[in-house]
This record gives sequence, C-alpha cells and structure tokens, in this order.
Amino acid sequence: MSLVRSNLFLDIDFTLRRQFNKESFRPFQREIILAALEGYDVFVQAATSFGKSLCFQLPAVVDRGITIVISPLLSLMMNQVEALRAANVDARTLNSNTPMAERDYIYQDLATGHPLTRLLYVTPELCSGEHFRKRLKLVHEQQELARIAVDEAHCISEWGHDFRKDFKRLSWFRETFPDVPIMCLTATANELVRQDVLSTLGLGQLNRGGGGGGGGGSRLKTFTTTAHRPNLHLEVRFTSDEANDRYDDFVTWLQNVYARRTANERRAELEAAGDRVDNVPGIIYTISRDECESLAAALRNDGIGARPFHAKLSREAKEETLAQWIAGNPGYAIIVATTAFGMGIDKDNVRFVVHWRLPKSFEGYYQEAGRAGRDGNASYCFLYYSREDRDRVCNLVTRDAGGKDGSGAPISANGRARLQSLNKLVAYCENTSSCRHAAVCAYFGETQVPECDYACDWHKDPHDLKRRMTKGLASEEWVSTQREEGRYDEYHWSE
Ligand SMILES: Nc1ncnc2c1ncn2[C@@H]1O[C@H](COP(=O)(O)OP(=O)(O)OP(=O)(O)O)[C@@H](O)[C@H]1O
Repeated sequence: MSLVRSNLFLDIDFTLRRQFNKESFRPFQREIILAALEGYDVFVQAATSFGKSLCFQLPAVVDRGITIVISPLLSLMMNQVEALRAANVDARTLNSNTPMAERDYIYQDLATGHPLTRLLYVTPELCSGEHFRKRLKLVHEQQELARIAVDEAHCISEWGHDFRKDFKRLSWFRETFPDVPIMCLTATANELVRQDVLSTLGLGQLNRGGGGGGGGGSRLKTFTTTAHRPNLHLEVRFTSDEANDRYDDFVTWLQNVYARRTANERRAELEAAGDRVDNVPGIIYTISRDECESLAAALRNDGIGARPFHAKLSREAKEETLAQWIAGNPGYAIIVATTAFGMGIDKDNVRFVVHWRLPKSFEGYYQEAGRAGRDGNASYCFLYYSREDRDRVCNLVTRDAGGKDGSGAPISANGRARLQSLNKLVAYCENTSSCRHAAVCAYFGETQVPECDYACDWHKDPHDLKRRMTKGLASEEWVSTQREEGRYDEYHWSE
C-alpha cells in the first residue's frame, strides 16, 4: 500500500509547479490526487480536456514505487511518455513498438524489485502475458507497486462504445494484488458502463483493513464531473446525397472565418502576435481513407493547408504531419482524419472540429469534438448529417454487431450498446427543440441542465434550425425508397 505522508499538501503543490510547470490545480484535481495518495481506489469521469492524466501522473511522481498505466492507444501512450520525459519524469512505455534495448532495460528495472521507472505505460494485451505478470509480482513483493491507472476505462465494459476484450482481463490486478489501489479514468461512460467497470475491476469492495482508504468502509472514491464544454459551439448542418453541398458549405464557412481575421482591428492584433490569417487549426473527421485523401487534396487545390491522416500512412508521414500541425506551420492548418486520429491529441488551440459524416457512436462524436478548444477559448464543432448517411452507418454498425449478415448470430451486448448509442446520436441530430449541450449532458446521465451561452444552433436561432432541417434533409419517403433499392449497402469504413 502506498506511503501516506503528512505533508502531502505541500508536496503536491510543489510538484505541480516544479515538475509539471502548472500554476494551480483545476477544480477537483487536488481532491482526486489526494484520494489517490491516501490509497483509495478512484473512479474519475470528467469532460474531455479536463486534465485527467495529471490525476495519476502527479501521484506517481510524489509517491514511492511504480505506477502502471494501462492505455488503449499507442499514440496516446507515446505522447504522454514524451511529455513526461521532457518534464524530467522517468516514464517509459512497453508495447509492440518498443525497441529491444529499451524493452530489456524495462524488464531488468522491474526485475530489481525496486524499479527506478516512475510511470510505465502498457497495453492491456501486455498485461495478460505471463512474463510481464511475473515481473510485477516481484515488484509487488517489494511493496513497490504503487498504483494501477486504467485510462479510457470505458473500454472495459461491453456496454461501452469501445469495448476491448483485453481490458476485461484487467480484473487480474485486483485478484492478484488486492492491496494495490486502482484508478480508472474516462470521459465517456453512462451509468451502465460505470457499474460494469467498477465490478469488473473489483473496485469499491470493502476495505479489509490496512493502509489508507476508508478504514473498513468503502475504499472507492468516485469523482464525476459534468461532460459540459461551454466553450464549444455545437451545431448540426443538414445535407443530403442530392444536395452534396458539404464542401462548398465548409469552404464558405472557413473563408468567412479568414475574412473576420483580416478585418482591420483583428489583423493588427494578429500581426502584433506574429500570427497568420490562415492559422486556424482544425480537424475534419471523415470515415474512409479515400475520402480523407481526396478531401485534403481538394482543399489544398483551393489554397487551404490541409493534410490527410489515416492508418495506412507510414509512421514517418504521420509523425511529420502531426509535428507540423502542432507547430502551426503554413500548409498544415487542417488535419483531415479518420478516427485513427483522436484520443490523446492534445493541441490546445484547435479552433474547429468538423464531422464530415455521422460518427458511429455518441461517445465517438463527443470524444472527437472534444479535441477542440482545449485552451478554453471559443471553438466550433459541426456535424454534417444526412439521412442517407444515417442509413449507411446503421447498416455498418448492425453488421459489425453480428446482425443482418446472414449468419443469424444474436447481437451481442456490445452490439446492442453500439446500436443504441448510434440511435441516440441520430436523435440528437434530428432534435430541433432543445439545447445541444443539454442533450450531451443528458446522454451521460446528468440531470442538471448546463448553461449554454448561445453556444449551440438551437440557442442561437431555434426557428432557423427547424427551417434548415426541413430544407436540408431528404424526406423519409425518398430515403426509404432508396434503401429498398439497396442504395446504401456499400459504404467503406477504414481507419
Ligand atoms: N492544472 C492544470 N493547469 C493547466 N493545465 C492543465 C492542468 N491540468 C491539465 N492541464 C492541461 O490540460 C490539457 C488536457 O489534459 P489531459 O490530456 O489530461 O486531458 P483529459 O482529461 O485526458 O482529456 P481527454 O479525455 O479529452 O483526452 C493538457 O494540455 C494538460 O497539460
């Protein structure tokens, strides 16, 4: 069990400034960090860009022993490890891309039983391997296993949109090391997912004495904050196959943004700050590699700095694109990406996120839109919605779920959850009678209606929203005729 110190308050403020170069804690971060350091299991659900990573990184630096961080995405791990190393924290990652020499070093470090590594980022797959497990047992025997942190914890639950089988096997940690605290973090869990995560990992079981955490009471502390991101302007733009007007609509919007930046006063401000008119970083999410390439090329052709990003590009090409975009270099203002580009992207000044097509889940939409405005400044998130896309995505998700493919296999719990999530997203898009922010918060089970300062299309102009929907969408009759003719059957999704 981790060491509890009397001067914790001093330690964490000092470490925040010295090691993480941050002035003060954001709301709840201090409480979460203290709960972790006191040895509680901690469940954190907080909005995108809340600053969840700090909640396990800071305790790992202050505490003795090693923290194992389980994360579903290689890119996410690498970004975090890089940032920690730049801050002089001994953080490492063990995954399929780790060079042999580094791998050997890490295993030797663990074999000492007193590792120097503070944070070790691993994949859930690695945690299932005997070799790794043996090393952790050794570390645990020496009382040096400080904490297990499970990032993107919704991946544990079959009810989650991103269920991963190997996440479920993480139950091994509590079974094997009942005294080691576990911290779970997610931005996207509903009540069902939360309960599933807690029970799978064995969180919140009664404390059988010893160490911190409740002294015989519950050893779990749950922190659930609102999903609300008030600085994001949420909007749905309606379209149809026949209108096929996404491109013109988007370019017109972007040119208006540039025009506002060239207005006299604004231009002077930009010049004084050494900024460029077209330096308006954004992300456009598409669903196929082909569309990603062709859209980026079309934008470049029109003089807009856009680059594709998808799984089939070489690692070097992806790294180059990412580095240039993060640096805000000319020609790299917009990333046109598949969902291969998402979680873990932490550029703070992304001014817009556009969903070119309907995403596959509500959570996916929220996560991806959440890449915008991480600096707290106003940012746009709009989603192009058409009923034809709705049917195509529905076909796809149903097929993925095991239905309608001729096999007759029953749809799994996860399949049902995915379909439900998509249906909720469709309802969100077609809703023209309430606030978008309220709908997002309600989706994640919040009962309080968040304040929306004209930051959604409904609050801005409810009549116009209704009008745009009626005018923009194909009628249900037309769509259903097309559906009967099998017009929406081929739709290629590729990451
Ligand atoms: N106390 C703080 N003061 C200033 N910046 C902070 C603080 N805590 C975190 N941040 C910054 O906020 C940004 C978002 O943090 P982080 O990546 O941990 O978000 P997150 O909650 O994991 O979001 P997401 O779920 O969207 O990935 C990072 O750039 C981080 O450095």
